[in-house]
Amino acid sequence: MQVAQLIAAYAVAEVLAGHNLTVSMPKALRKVKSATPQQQAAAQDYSYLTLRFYAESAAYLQALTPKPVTDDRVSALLLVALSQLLHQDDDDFTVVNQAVEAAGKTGQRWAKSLVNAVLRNFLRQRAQLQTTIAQREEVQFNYPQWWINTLKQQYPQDWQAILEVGNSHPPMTLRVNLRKTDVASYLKLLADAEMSASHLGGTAIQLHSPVPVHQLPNFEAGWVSVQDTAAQWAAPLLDLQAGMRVLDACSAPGGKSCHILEACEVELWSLDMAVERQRRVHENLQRLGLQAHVVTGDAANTDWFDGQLFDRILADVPCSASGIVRRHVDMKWLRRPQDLATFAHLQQEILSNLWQTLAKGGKLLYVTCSIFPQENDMQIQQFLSAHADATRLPIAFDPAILPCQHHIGGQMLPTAVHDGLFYALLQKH
Ligand SMILES: C[S@@+](CC[C@H](N)C(=O)[O-])C[C@H]1O[C@@H](n2cnc3c(N)ncnc32)[C@H](O)[C@@H]1O
Repeated sequence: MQVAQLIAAYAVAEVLAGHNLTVSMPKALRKVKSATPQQQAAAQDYSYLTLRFYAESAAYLQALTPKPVTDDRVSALLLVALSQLLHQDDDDFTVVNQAVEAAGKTGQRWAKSLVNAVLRNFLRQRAQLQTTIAQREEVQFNYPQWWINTLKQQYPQDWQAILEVGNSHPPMTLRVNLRKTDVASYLKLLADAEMSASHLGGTAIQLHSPVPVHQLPNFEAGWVSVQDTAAQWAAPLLDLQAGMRVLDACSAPGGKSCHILEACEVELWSLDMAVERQRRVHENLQRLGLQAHVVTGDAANTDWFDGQLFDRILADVPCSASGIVRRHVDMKWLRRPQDLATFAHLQQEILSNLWQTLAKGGKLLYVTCSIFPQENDMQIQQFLSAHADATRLPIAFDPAILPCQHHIGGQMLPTAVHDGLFYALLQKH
């Protein structure tokens, strides 16, 4: 699997240089065109593993290399191999030998002997190094210290559980398209295909093991979509009625837009500023047999607005993604504490701008996939203090609709069953 290690090292090096894994992974795969699908899948797994446990392997690497490794890819290859040695059951010497072979392909002549020496030293000194390295909170939890401190302060009871969930593998949850089938029939299809699954409630089915979407029965025919349970709360919380004019601002790739249309006959405007991401909105609408006005525009201004007010607005604003870090393991290393203020500023701009396009009596559902209060409750407080015509309505996560395992007000905390999303419902009067 040295090919997989090499590809993962390319991707991890890019992330550590400040780029998203969603961009870095395809770029790394293009560099090694000969990789088989199995090697590509393993490369993906190794990159996730390395970034999930980055603080720990970086601490070992630092202890084992008194001078920093000068080549970013060789350094990343060492991180990949250390993560495997720390967190996988593969034979230690096989991992080391493969990493040494991979080092030979980095183009650095010195790399093979360095990788060999560092990894063999790790195997010899592991127990001794662990006693000092594992003391550090950053290493123990594998998050930046500022992230740990923020959660400790905000969630004195739950911070450890939140961090641990963020390092676990995310569940794969499906949303059944009730326009095409029903939950019982789809569960039967899954059972016939020998895919073990549980009905969580409402339209949500959780698979016991993730599968590629093309293997899901009738996926192309639009019978199901992949959507976490927490995200499936948006449509029911919007309190939709047939004939309403609804805006989904910040809509790409269209998960919530499609759910809204599956749930109710409304006139939907699906707005996003990212043209590339809007291709996915079109694909999803087409696959599910749904129709919307897909509009390219900035939710922080009204250039795109035709003057007809909306009855409902969903504002699923850009955010730190701190509530879905197990799905985007690179985010915890890419974000900086000061990013929260930048997001908060943009979120407030979007919220205030969209408010002008909401009809009297209409409702706006503010959503983030964050667990940081600066992007959530504090935003809503600030908005309410500046808008006398806004009332905050209580959010009820009714278990008869869908499960919500753990929430504090509108803040769903991440658990084994669902992601961590924030919901606030505002009404205009
Ligand atoms: C959290 S994602 C939306 C996910 C989507 N609602 C779904 O359920 O599939 C946030 C989206 O906001 C878009 N976005 C960011 N800033 C924006 C802005 N100023 N105006 C409109 N869209 C924006 C991004 O392109 C991104 O697609």
